[in-house]
Amino acid sequence: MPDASQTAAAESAAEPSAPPVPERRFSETLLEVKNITLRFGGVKALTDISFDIKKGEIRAIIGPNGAGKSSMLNVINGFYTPQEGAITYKGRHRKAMRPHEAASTGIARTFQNIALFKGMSTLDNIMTGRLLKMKSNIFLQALYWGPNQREESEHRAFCERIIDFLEIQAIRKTPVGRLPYGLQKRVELARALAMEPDLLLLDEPMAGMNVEEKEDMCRFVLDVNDEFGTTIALIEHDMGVVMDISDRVVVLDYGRKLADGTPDEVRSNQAVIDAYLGVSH
Ligand SMILES: Nc1ncnc2c1ncn2[C@@H]1O[C@H](COP(=O)(O)OP(=O)(O)OP(=O)(O)O)[C@@H](O)[C@H]1O
Repeated sequence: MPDASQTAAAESAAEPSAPPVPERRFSETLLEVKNITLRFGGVKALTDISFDIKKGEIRAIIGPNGAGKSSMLNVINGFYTPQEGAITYKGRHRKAMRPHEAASTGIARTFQNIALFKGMSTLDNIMTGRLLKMKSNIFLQALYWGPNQREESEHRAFCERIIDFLEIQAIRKTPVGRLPYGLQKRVELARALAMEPDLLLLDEPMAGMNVEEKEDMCRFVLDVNDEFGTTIALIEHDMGVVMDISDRVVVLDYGRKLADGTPDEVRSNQAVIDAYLGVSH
């Protein structure tokens, strides 16, 4: 008579194996950073970092605390100007981005520590994401008349679509300061989407969330990428999430690039394993 392990082995051999998930392929480069070095006085936050982000992909930036991940996002959206290196975005080569230029050319970002107007409603916070798209100036808008009224209605309708998409209808009038953390993160994502970005930078979108909230956020990130075709670069500490949703992963450690590749390549990279297990350099 076969023992239990033989039975289990026979059963698993008989089970049809799940079809492999086809690897998504991307060819067009949306953004490339080349030899970026960023210093704060004597502290080198980034040293000679190069990588690219392809149009349509979900790209993760990971690394231990202080590795330089947020600094990298800040270089990409122009908050920090690197001392060395260059950025090519949408085929245009530049020494550094400027925040306004980054925003007006389609780069939106969320922050590690939520940066919303806490006293304002969800809808009004999301509307602030439309400001760059508004043609009439803020004084004319105050009149809420004629063309201004029409423009405001169109922007409002766009925001309502995002509210539906992210399933936050029930809190559209709630001041965001009263919302639980997970929902505030979702409102921040909504505001970034209101900018209709081509490149969305997410700084720890799932930090501080419970399992259910994380699952929701993963689903929304994948849906945004899928339905709007938005390219996404995200920093995330939850390795399960990173490996599940990213097409490619770049790993930073002490401001240097340690590895770059598919989740499988990165997962099996010895230098990455050492960095995460704290092997001394
Ligand atoms: N504005 C700043 N002034 C001085 N030093 C800074 C500044 N911003 C970042 N640094 C330093 O640069 C290094 C990289 O920091 P950064 O916040 O980019 O890392 P991180 O990988 O995002 O870390 P964490 O996962 O903890 O958020 C750290 O040594 C940090 O102290």
